[in-house]
Order: sequence, then C-alpha cells, then structure tokens
Amino acid sequence: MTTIPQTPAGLSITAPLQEGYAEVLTPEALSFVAELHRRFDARRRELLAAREARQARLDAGELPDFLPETAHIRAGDWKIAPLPRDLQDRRVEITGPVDRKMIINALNSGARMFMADFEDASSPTWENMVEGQLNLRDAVRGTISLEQGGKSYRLNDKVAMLLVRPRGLHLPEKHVTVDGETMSGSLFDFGLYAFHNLHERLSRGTGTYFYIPKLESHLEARWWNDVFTLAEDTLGAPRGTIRATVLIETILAAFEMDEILYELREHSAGLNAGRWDYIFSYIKKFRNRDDRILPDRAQVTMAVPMMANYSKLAIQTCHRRGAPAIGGMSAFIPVKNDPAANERAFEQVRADKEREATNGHDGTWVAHPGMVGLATEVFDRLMPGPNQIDSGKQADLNVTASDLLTPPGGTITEGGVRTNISVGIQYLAAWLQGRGAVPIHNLMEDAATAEISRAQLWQWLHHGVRLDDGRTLTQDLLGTLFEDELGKLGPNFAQAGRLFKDVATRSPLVEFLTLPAYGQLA
Ligand SMILES: CC(=O)SCCNC(=O)CCNC(=O)[C@H](O)C(C)(C)COP(=O)(O)OP(=O)(O)OC[C@H]1O[C@@H](n2cnc3c(N)ncnc32)[C@H](O)[C@@H]1OP(=O)(O)O
Ligand SMILES: O=CC(=O)O
Ligand SMILES: [Mg+2]
Repeated sequence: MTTIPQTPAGLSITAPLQEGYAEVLTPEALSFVAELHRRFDARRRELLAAREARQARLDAGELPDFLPETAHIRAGDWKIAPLPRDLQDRRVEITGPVDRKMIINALNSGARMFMADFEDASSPTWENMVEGQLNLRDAVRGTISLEQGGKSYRLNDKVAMLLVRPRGLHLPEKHVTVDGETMSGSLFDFGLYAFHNLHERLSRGTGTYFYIPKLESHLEARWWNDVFTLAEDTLGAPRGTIRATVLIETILAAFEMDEILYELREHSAGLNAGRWDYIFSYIKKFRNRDDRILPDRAQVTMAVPMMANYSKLAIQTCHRRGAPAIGGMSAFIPVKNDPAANERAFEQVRADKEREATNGHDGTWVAHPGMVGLATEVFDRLMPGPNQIDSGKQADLNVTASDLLTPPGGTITEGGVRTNISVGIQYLAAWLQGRGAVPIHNLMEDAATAEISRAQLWQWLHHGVRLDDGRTLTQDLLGTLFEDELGKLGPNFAQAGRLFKDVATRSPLVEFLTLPAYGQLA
C-alpha cells in the first residue's frame, strides 16, 4: 500500500491505496476534483431533487410533453459547433469496461471509436475506478500493455478514437469526501480523466471526448456544459477542447433533445439513442400507471413504434443541428460452440445495424470485437459518406408526444418473468464481484439491461398483471418463481438473490438498483 504525499485540505480518501494509485491520485488532480465538487455538487443535488419532484408529478398523472418555455430553441435556426475532424466519421463504436485487457482489445478491434465505460459496463469498486484511470492514462499515451494468460497485449499502430463515459449524476464515489460530503462519481471520473489527459490529447492533435449518460433534462446538460467550461478554463485549454455525446436514454430527455444540444452547443458531439436505459426509464417514470405496462423484454424491440419513433426523432433533431446521431447497442454477442446460434446472433445484429443505417444514424454501437466487421460492412454499404448529417433522412418526420408515449402491445409470459429473475440475479452476483458487463444466455448484460429486468418485475407485480396463460402475477406466484430460479442457480447466488428480490419488489420503486447495491460493494 502507498499513501498520497499530500491530500488537499478538506479532501479525504477512505479506501486502500494500492501500488500506483498515487500516480493518478496526485495532490494536483485531487485539488482539481475537489474544486469541481465545491463548484458543482450543490447544483447536482438540486438537479437530483428536481428529478424527484418531476417523478411525483408523473406519479400523480402528469404526462411528459415538449416544453412550452423552450419552444423558441426548437424553432430557432442554430447548429452545434463544427465537429472536429476526428469525430466526423464514427461509423462503428465498440464499448466496454475500463479494465486493462478490454481497453487494449477494444482499441485494437478495428472499430472507429471506443467508449471506455466507468458507468453501466463497470462495477464501481474502488479498484475498478482508480485502475480504470491508470489504464486510460496509459492508453492515451500509447504505452498500455499487459501480459496475461500467456498472451502479450500491446496497441496496434492504428487504434480506435477514445471516448470516456463517466458515472451518472445519481452515483456517488463513496471513498472520497470533500468537506465531509461524499463526492459525485460523475465529477470524480470526469475530473481525474480530464486532469490527466486533456493536455496530452491536445499535444497529440485531438480533443477530449466524453459520453454523458442518463440525463433527464436540458438543465442537467447545462450543468455538464458548465463543468466542461470550468475544466477548460482551469486547465488552460481552448473552448471546445472537450466534446460530449449525450445518451438520449430516458423518456424525459426524448422531449428535450434540441434543448440538450443547445445547452452543450460549444461542447456537443451529438446524441446517441441508448435503447436499454430508455426502456428502463419508461417503466420507471410511469411506474404508477396501468396504461403504460410493457410486455416481455424480448418483445420491446427497436421495431415497435415507440422505440422507432424515438430513434428517428433523435436522427431528425441531430441532423438539423449539424450533429451526429449514433445508434444503439444490440445485445447479441458471438456464441461459442453453437454455429447455428452464432449465425442467429449475427443475423440479429445485421438486421439491427441495417435498420439504423437505413434510417439515417451516423454510426452504431457494438458490444464485442467479433461484431465490428459486420457493423462496419453494413455501414460501409449503406453509408458511403463519413456520416449522414446532410442526407435529409427523417427531415419530414413528425413525431408527437403520443408517438413517444404509446406502449406497444404484446404479452407477459411466465418465461419472461423467469428470465428477468434469473438474469437479474446472475448479473447482480457478477456486479457484486466487480464485473459490470457479463454474457448471460448469449446476450450482453449490463446495469441498464438488469434495470429493465427488475423494473419489469416490479411493474408487473405492482399492477397485478395477467400472464398470457391467464394467471395473475401475485406475490405468491412471483415468490414461487423466484425460489425456483434461485434454486437452479444455487447457494452462491443467495446474496444477489436477496438484493435483487428487494429491488424488484420494494415500494416505492428504488430509483436505481446500483444505489443499494453499491452499499454492499467494497
Ligand atoms: C446498455 C449499455 O450501456 S451498452 C454499453 C455497456 N456495455 C458494454 O460495454 C458491454 C461490452 N461487452 C463486454 O463487456 C463483453 O463483450 C461481454 C462481457 C459481454 C462478453 O465478454 P467475454 O465473455 O470476455 O467474451 P468473449 O470470451 O467472447 O471474448 C473474447 C475476447 O474478446 C474480448 N472482448 C469481448 N468484448 C470486448 C469488448 N467489448 N471490448 C474489448 N474486448 C472485448 C475479450 O476480452 C476476449 O479477449 P481475449 O481473447 O484477449 O481474452
Ligand atoms: O447506454 C446505453 C443504453 O442502451 O442504455
Ligand atoms: Mg445506458
């Protein structure tokens, strides 16, 4: 264990400092994140309180709509700042957690971009978060390497462009306090990464690029814009050095896409249609309504009207503002030792990427290096230019509030209930052991997909839905299915099973499952 020579006044770290940690937790870097905390944390907490107030109004029956007070922004003729050259062609973006091997493999994968994820693909153990910063520091400098399992990992000559996703506004970094207050995970991740890498990247002729998760309003985008501005000023970098792509992955943000781009216009790199959190958010925001119940997760595809409408609206909005609209993540990953299932997974991804490219998306996400070639082939074929910003696709689209809000039809099945239970428990068990992205039943699962599993169970139980076989989902029936699925997994899953059952059944619905789960993480 090492210690930090000098911790800035007011900042404390209550976690072990392993070998090397002091290289990123320097007194100067910690002073910078403490400054971010002092300038922005009270406002962050106000924004979280505003989310609660909005939820109370939704619980009382209000429905979201496009905001009257920002109609002038939607009607106005403005664009985001011109895109830097290295963000103009983003046809395939791979994502993954911030561990050393994954970073090297993702940068070498052949994808144009790599989103290194401190958020839903990472379990936020102290080690994962600090070592992620060390790994990214080495990745930015081109020196990252690893010897593991008899293999040598080094960067290729040509690597993907790096984008970094800090934790969402709701997540704390519980091992760091400033003036006695727990730090925000967003500011910790953003601040350390920007402090250590912004100038290095500038000296290599590039900017510092982020993905921003789970925003619920343009006021939250304004907060991030102010954070970016302060970081550029404090670190002495030109305005616009930082560029951020915002995930439109909450039902509320879908009504404020123009406003979000506007707030961030000096720092914006476009929007991304984050489908998994979007589904979760829809369930969560309308938790009290029995007219917004979703069918089995497998039936809520991007082809159902509410999902198609939202992704097309993202394309229309972005292109009007000179911004890229990146598509989302198909959860299918290559299947080992089963050629037929593997072929089906590739077909699913192909269909998803063809739909996105045809609709006008400017790029897409893949979860696994094995899917990079396929997604590249689809976008090369259907997107001959670097992007589709000037293609005119979706220019005549007219999406109403009702088009975004009307749930799809479909069924709720015992199989759907069982899958949600089993996948949710398996995912949480992995998360509690420090893994935030896991393959389960040949699908990529991360915190967002696990949130769908538990929020669906909650919604179905709360509203006593009828299954397709005619039975009502009661406490008793859910309890029986829970015990059965847990029994199949075995005693090693007891802790995750208890936690998952709690977040899937407790009322009122827990805001994010990662909040109580973080309490159980080292
Ligand atoms: C809803 C959202 O927010 S989506 C975005 C967040 N989610 C993610 O980023 C998930 C990204 N994907 C992953 O983490 C992984 O693909 C998983 C966990 C789903 C599966 O990983 P594994 O079980 O390791 O897959 P598999 O065994 O097939 O991997 C084969 C190789 O590819 C590598 N690999 C797999 N996925 C990735 C990835 N996303 N990035 C880099 N390398 C990867 C593995 O490290 C392994 O490398 P190795 O041969 O050198 O050991
Ligand atoms: O972050 C992406 C999503 O789909 O959620
Ligand atoms: Mg998400």
